[in-house]
Amino acid sequence: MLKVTGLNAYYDRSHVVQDIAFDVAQGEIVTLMGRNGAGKTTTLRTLMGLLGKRSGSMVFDGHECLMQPPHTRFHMGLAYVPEDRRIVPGLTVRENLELGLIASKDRGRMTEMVDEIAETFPRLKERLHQEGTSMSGGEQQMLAIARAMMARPKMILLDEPSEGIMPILVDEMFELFLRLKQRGTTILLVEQNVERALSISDRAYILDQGEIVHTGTAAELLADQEIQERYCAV
Ligand SMILES: Nc1ncnc2c1ncn2[C@@H]1O[C@H](COP(=O)(O)OP(=O)(O)OP(=O)(O)O)[C@@H](O)[C@H]1O
Repeated sequence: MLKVTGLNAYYDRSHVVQDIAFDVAQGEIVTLMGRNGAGKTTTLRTLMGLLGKRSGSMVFDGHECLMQPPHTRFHMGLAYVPEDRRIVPGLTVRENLELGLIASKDRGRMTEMVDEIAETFPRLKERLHQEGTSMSGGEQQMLAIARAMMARPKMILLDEPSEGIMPILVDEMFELFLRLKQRGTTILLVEQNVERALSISDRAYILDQGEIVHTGTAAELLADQEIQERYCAV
């Protein structure tokens, strides 16, 4: 589904992502781990086309797209949920959801998709007419994920979805990721909550100072306390 090779990304002269390679197969959940500042967010932003200075190769669903703009990647089936959620103030949950489909060729199916998403996210179904930003942080995170799912992406990039969220909602969220996987959605997950992330992942990569320093199956990495302590904020 996604094959990245020789990927570099820069902020001005700062070389933040350094020649990394990784892949994610269709239907997998893969976690990108690493300490604060390791380059995880920068990698996700580069994959979505949000960083100007980049080089290397990124083949998504059979097409090279590293130099394509973000909207082309969106139409190819790639979605991104940034850490800061970006729920639009003044709009209801339903209206925020609709934004997820407005730029899509499928926007004629708006009502159908809102209904489908509401079934998948029962917590939002009860709150469709409430203002999005009036919900709790965890509920807003759910809304951000739901909005990204409106266009039925093939692959979703999730940046720290559990950050600052109460444990009960984190449980719900991780169960949701498994349901999305069962439906065939491919997930690349950045998470500080390493154990939780590995518990639902197939594989993981560890980033350190912009380089991939380790990779393995989720089970291998879960069992490797030394690696977790050395490279991750646990
Ligand atoms: N807009 C920016 N301009 C310049 N440097 C940046 C910018 N954003 C991030 N950086 C730097 O790039 C490096 C990687 O940051 P990045 O946010 O990708 O790390 P991260 O692994 O996602 O960490 P965190 O868990 O703290 O979000 C850091 O040294 C950071 O200071």
